[in-house]
Amino acid sequence: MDERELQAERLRLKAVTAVIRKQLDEWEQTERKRKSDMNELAKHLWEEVTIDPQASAESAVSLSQQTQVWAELHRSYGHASAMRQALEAALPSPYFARIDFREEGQSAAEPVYIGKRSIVDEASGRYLTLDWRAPLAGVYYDYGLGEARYETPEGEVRGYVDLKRQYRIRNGELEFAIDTGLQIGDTILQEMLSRNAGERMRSIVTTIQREQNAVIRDDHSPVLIVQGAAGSGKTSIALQRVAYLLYKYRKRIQAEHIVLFSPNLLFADYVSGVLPELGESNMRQMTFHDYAAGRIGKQLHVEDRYALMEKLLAETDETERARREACIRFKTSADYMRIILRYIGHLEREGAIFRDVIYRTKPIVTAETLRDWFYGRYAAEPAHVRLDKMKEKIVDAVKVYAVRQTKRVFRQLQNDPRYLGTDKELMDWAKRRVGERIDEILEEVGAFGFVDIPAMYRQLLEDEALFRRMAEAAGAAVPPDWTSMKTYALEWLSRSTVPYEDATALLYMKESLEGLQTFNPVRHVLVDEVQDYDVFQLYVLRKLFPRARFTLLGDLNQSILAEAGLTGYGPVEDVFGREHCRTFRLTRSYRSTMEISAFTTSLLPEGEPVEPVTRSGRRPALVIASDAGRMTQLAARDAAALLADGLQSVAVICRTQADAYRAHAALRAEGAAARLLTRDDARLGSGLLVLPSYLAKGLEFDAVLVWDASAGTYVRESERRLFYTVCTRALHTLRLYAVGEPSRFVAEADPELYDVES
Ligand SMILES: Nc1ncnc2c1ncn2[C@@H]1O[C@H](COP(=O)(O)OP(=O)(O)OP(=O)(O)O)[C@@H](O)[C@H]1O
Repeated sequence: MDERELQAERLRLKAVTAVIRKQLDEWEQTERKRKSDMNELAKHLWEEVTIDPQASAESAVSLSQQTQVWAELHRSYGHASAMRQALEAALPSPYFARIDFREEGQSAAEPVYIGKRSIVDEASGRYLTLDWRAPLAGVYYDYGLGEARYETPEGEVRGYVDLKRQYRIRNGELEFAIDTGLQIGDTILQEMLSRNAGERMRSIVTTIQREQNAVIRDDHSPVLIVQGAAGSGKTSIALQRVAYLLYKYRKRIQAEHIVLFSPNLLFADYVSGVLPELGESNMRQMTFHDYAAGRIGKQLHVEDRYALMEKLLAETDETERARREACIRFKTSADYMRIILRYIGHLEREGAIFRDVIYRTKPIVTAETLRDWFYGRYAAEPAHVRLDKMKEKIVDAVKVYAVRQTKRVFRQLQNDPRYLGTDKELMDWAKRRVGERIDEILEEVGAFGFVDIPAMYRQLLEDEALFRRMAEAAGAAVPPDWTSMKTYALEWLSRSTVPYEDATALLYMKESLEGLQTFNPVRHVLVDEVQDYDVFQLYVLRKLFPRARFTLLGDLNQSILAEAGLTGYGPVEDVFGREHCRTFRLTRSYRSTMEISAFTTSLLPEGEPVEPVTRSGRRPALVIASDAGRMTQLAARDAAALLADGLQSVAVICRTQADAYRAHAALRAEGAAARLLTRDDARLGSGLLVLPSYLAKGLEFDAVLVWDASAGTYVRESERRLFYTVCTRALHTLRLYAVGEPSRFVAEADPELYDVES
């Protein structure tokens, strides 16, 4: 670009900045004015109310009018404040790109400047910047120079891109501008990628790639499946997609109508900065485990995926592990899901188990009566309707009982010489005493405490003949070691604990018998790390969000617990209906340098394809230490050097949490200021972090130090994907530490792809 052109760009930036400043001033003034009007009016209202508390009808009318004025002022103040904030956010860098789009049939192209939000010059009505989510802005992401088109509500617009330019503007200064052809300029992308990993994820709107844009803007498909390599931007896409949906459907969809299922608290916090950065509110975030555990209830403790991972990784008894893995494989299968669905149907006809509704030791309504109601009086209705009607009847019975019991207690108090008081006092006392317990009972009844779902589940496990009948009716095969599997689950349940693999069955029995607690207002559900969900969990999600569209993002290469996750997307299509699903495959990976990518790709010879962007760094290093003490010293030394070098986050990733505790203690003893992360942590933070492998999923760090990548630690073939996932967390530096021989995963990798230090 020549100097004249550059100068013109600088002048334009100045002009745009001046308009923004002017608008900012005006909105600031409006905001201040509204605020002072509100204060004034509030004072006035207050005086009116306090001076004349017995307000006449007339002054009541005036009061109500003034309240309306106050509400209007408040709304206007909120608007002014939002505008002020948006302009303030735009001021340092109002736009990042420009396209000159010439509509078909027109001779001149119109320059369009694209930014995080639209800013309109009120005097001329022209767009100074156009929101990146606007239809025309999509051209910037989708096309190079030449023919282009985009969709508008009025139809397709065709034309030509005559110019495509990118800018870096910081603090209102144009640092550089470059014209790009086909791809979005590699220079700026490279620069984005070479930055340090933050404590929070950042938006990628300035460099969204064409294949990513297709996912972000697809609003035709009811179910989007995105298979994307590690670092291909799945999480980024999910968040930019939320921002896009909030923009496009702003009249109908607000942030509370969108739910993101994330793997854990740490991840939820990590992604929580992107939408505010884009000027939008955060969507709701949920984890499947929290939802299930909350619904299953406080009486039963539900094992989460992390506890399961820790248990499996730490298990040294191979037979015990194989037994557990077999349980998980079967219980998360489509066969088991079908058996449970059959059983739920069966319970509508026979076998339901109820609990007595008890006042202290006396039953108000017995389980037997409840059974009679369920299969007799209300048998014609679906189960959840029967239970609702039963609930009403129980509440009536409890209330009648409460009145009788209160009288009984009152008489006892009257006859007991230890209690002195008037009849009214004794009656109040009786009411209070009975009332407390009655309230508890009513609360339990309200939450269907009279339906014993765990007992019904246990019954299915205990009664093998019943189980086989259900399996046969469902067309499902019963594994030969079923007896051992059921014994295992029954042992857990007898300790009021639900194994991970049984939780979905229990959850769904509850949802379906008591009536699904559906999230009807939710319009979009995004599931990140979908490879970690099994078919039954996905089925439950579909049922819970009946009016939502789904975006499911995952990576089969990172299926770290293959027994309880997806190994292909067939089951997803089965659950959601193949005709509703559209699959995208993203193979380009943006996170790691080419050297790290080449190494990690070679760890999974049979894996899904990955193609790194061209960004160079040092080759990964395998550091061989003579013993554990030496390994700690080397890791501590390297971590300190990397941090001193300007890297912001250095993660020591261990195989298990137990290893992480030990590594953390050892590193601290070496003088390293390391911070330990566990699954209860809600903030990632920066500096030197120590965490277990499965917790690092979805996150990224400037440098990853793989703790104890030794032959004796990462042994099992089934942990190959886990090892891969750990290594793919690194942006710039990957170092693996082994005591003696390295793990077979490293030993089998191409030795050209890493350096060895000993
Ligand atoms: N178009 C892009 N421009 C700039 N940076 C990008 C782009 N796409 C992805 N990135 C960056 O690449 C990194 C990986 O992105 P992200 O975490 O979204 O990938 P992912 O597919 O969810 O990864 P994984 O499955 O390995 O957890 C992030 O730092 C993200 O900012």
